[in-house]
Parts: sequence; C-alpha cells; structure tokens
Amino acid sequence: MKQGLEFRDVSFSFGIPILDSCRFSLELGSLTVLLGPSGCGKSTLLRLASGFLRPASGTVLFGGLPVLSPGRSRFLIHQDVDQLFPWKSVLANTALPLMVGPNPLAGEEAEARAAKTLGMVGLAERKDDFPRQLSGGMKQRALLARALASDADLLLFDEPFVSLDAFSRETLQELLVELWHKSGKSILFVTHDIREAVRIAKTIIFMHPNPGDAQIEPLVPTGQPLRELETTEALTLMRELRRRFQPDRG
Ligand SMILES: Nc1ncnc2c1ncn2[C@@H]1O[C@H](COP(=O)(O)OP(=O)(O)OP(=O)(O)O)[C@@H](O)[C@H]1O
Repeated sequence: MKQGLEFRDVSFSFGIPILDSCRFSLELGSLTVLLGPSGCGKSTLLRLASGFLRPASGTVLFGGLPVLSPGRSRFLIHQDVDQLFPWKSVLANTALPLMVGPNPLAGEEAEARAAKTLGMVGLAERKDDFPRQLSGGMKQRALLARALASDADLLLFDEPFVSLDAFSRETLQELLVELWHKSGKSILFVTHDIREAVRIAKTIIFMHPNPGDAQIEPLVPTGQPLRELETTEALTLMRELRRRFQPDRG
C-alpha cells in the first residue's frame, strides 16, 4: 500500500479531548468518507490533516512526510462558498492558489490550468462571471475546480454540499467521483449524512464521539463508489451505519 494520509497516535484537545491516540492510515489515491455524528471532531481532524492545527502529541503524515504546517500538497475545501473572492472572476479565483506561495506560476499559465479544470466541472462558459452571479451549486463547482487545479495530492472536503438542494447535491456527488477517477488525487470527504457517505465512498471510516483508541473505525471497503441507494447492499450498509449513530438502539 502506497502511503497516503496517516495519523499516528494523534491526540488533540480544545480543553475537552477531541482525539486521543487516534490512528489510521489511508491508501494514496483513495476516496474515503469520514462519517460521524455532529460534534465528534471531524472538522478538527481535517484541520489537523491539512496542517492548520498541530497535534498535542503524535504525528500526522502524508506521503510518509510529517505534516507540520499548511502546504501545497493538501487542499481544504469547506461548505462556505465565501472562500471565493467576490471581486475576482471565477477564472481568477480558480487560478489564484497557483500564483501564490513557493514556486508560483505566471498569470497566463495559472489561468490556462484554471480554465481547463473549470471546463471539467462544467463552468467554462461562466469563467468571466463573478461569484455573485453564480448559484450555490456553481460556486461549489468553482471550488472543486480550484482544488483540482492546485498541486495538491490530497483534497480534504468538509461537508461541501451540505447547503445545496437534493438535486444539485446528487449531481455534485457524481461529479466528485468522476473527478476523483480522472485526477488520481486522494480524497478525504467529511459528512454526517449517511446517504451521502454510502453513495460516494470507496471506503468509509466512522468516527465515534468519544475519544479513545477505537475512535476511528475503519469500516467498509465498499468497492466502487457512486452506489445506487436502493440496492440491498446499500440499504444494509445504511442500516449498519445508523446503528453506529445510535448505539443504544442495538
Ligand atoms: N476553535 C474551537 N475552540 C474550542 N472548541 C472547538 C473549536 N472548534 C471546535 N470545537 C469543539 O470541538 C468539538 C468538535 O468540533 P468539530 O467541528 O471538529 O466537530 P464535527 O464533527 O466536524 O461537527 P459537525 O458535524 O457539527 O460539523 C465540538 O465540541 C466543538 O464545539
């Protein structure tokens, strides 16, 4: 197994413990959904993976190297579409991360790469628009394009589709899986929505609310993503996951 994201005995607290000796590892190029009840620490785990937070003890690694700060190999995308700068066009927003930091690309080269990924998400025609001219779903597409254009090998999604209507949400789930296939990037996707997890995950890991050794449970190597939810396999999986959300229901 080629080493992707790895947590080695990671502990973290905000005064209250969030992670306690947490350990798991994900294969490079995998599409993993991190599922867990609200408040269990999923966003915190993503921020540790991206390097915006540092563990109190233990080590976070990506590609075998310790994650010590935010860096170009990892890209965090959250649900807040206000990550797009309102005064910049969709194209300029998409190209921006390529033009800052170490080894920046020249404007033309960055925009050429951004235009390509905007095409991949179906926004080629809207590249000169400003964010206010886009729907919520289109803004999320623009954020996807920005992440794809970046040099990052690991994309960390924090409930990106939570505020979208059901149809846009399903369309974007399909797009995400398609882009994962095409790009070969590793994806860790956080959600508390069981249906979303079962639909898109190749692998699901479940995060229990109580910190401790078994907080992260490698769950189902579910095979190929983009699962029909009405199949017996998917229904069984959803039932099993619901039980984990409400353990006292047996
Ligand atoms: N900056 C912070 N300072 C103090 N406590 C925090 C901070 N950020 C998060 N917390 C607390 O840490 C715990 C985990 O929060 P986190 O946002 O990681 O959970 P989550 O699983 O992503 O939740 P949700 O699914 O509702 O987004 C919560 O109890 C939260 O109140």
